[in-house]
Amino acid sequence: MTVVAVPGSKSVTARALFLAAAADGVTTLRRPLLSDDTDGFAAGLTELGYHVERGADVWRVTGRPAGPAADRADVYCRDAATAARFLPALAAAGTGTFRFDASAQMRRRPVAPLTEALRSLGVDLTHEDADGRLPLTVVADGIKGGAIDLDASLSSQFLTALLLTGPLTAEGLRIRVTGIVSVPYVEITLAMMRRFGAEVTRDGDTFIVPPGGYRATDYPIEPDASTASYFFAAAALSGRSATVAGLGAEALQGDLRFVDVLREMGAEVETGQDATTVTGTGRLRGITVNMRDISDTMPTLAAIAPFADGPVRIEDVYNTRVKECDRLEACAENLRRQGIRVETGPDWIEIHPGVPAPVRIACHGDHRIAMSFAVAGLRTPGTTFDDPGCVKKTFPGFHEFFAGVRAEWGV
Ligand SMILES: O=C(O)C1=C[C@@H](OP(=O)(O)O)[C@@H](O)[C@H](O)C1
Ligand SMILES: C=C(OP(=O)(O)O)C(=O)O
Repeated sequence: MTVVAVPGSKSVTARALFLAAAADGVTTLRRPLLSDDTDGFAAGLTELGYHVERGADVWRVTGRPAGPAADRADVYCRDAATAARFLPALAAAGTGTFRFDASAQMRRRPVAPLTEALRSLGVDLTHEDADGRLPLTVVADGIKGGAIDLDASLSSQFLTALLLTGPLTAEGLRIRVTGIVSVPYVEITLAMMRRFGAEVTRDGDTFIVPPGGYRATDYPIEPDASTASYFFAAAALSGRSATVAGLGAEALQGDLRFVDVLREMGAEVETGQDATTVTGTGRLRGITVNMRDISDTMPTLAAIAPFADGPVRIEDVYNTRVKECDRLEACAENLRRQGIRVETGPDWIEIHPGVPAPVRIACHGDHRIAMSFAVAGLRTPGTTFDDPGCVKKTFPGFHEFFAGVRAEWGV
């Protein structure tokens, strides 16, 4: 049994940084993720005038319930949608002029449902781009609050941004949501808001967020469940065993449900109170699976799918087309170049069994494409990558770390 020390959760770290910045008092974050996304998020807060003290394993954030200390800032959100979507909402609840820009890919990704919701709350927000994307500028003067409608069919992050901001408004928010994707991420948001002293209630499809701000706390960050999927998949693929400590029955992240997919395919899964173990059995069955709730793990499954004994069909993952790249097409393209038969539709992909040929994987700058095909590379020696360094978004050092796990397994 190999215990894999997976780095901290990107989603939990980003939310914890937001909540700590907005809280009254000094928050201690334990074992935050050190990666480009979370570094960018913390740097964005610093740019806005928050005090973020970063040690190796512990970060301390001095909260500012009234909002950013800076009255003017230019924040570069890099490739991180968490920063690009959460930080403008945080800034809007303060006072000042704040501009947000991001990488070329993040500039292409949607933000309009969120920015339209902020505008309907009276926030002065302008896009430099005609299509309602980044860059954007917020001329902030607090948010009174009120009722809004939100289409969250392209990203749950629009809802998370508004939920997190709700307690910072004068009168609170009532958010009526349609078409939501990635629901477990909203559950993470609600659970973490509770830990910082804010209780959201629900009335059908409406989220009711009371005013009243947040309280600082001491917050341990759990390992990243999407990252864990690579080690679980690798164990299933190679007949080895991977235990991820710190991700058990109490875990916040929905992506841990990826182990249910592996179990259905034939792997053995053991979920303890504070750890999860996947053991490969030498068998991988083909399946049809809806991954709407856990779509960051779609590339993990797609990359190992050719090794199943029947077709693997992944459904309801339209929004993977608007991530770090069009993930449905990027997976299909790489699998086809490996000689695998693949079909795609608007929101699905079907992968047939086969023996992938070693090719140079086109990463499209997407960490998940790189890490997923690295896992599949266990069974396809000679696999290389056009941009191995793109893993830095959530796991700098992934390739070396994975090589260490392989060495321990002897595969
Ligand atoms: O809120 C979050 O932390 C995230 C939500 C998900 O995005 P969508 O809601 O856009 O699917 C997920 O893909 C992303 O990696 C992180
Ligand atoms: C989609 C992802 O990130 P982002 O937070 O930029 O949406 C991801 O990490 O797979």
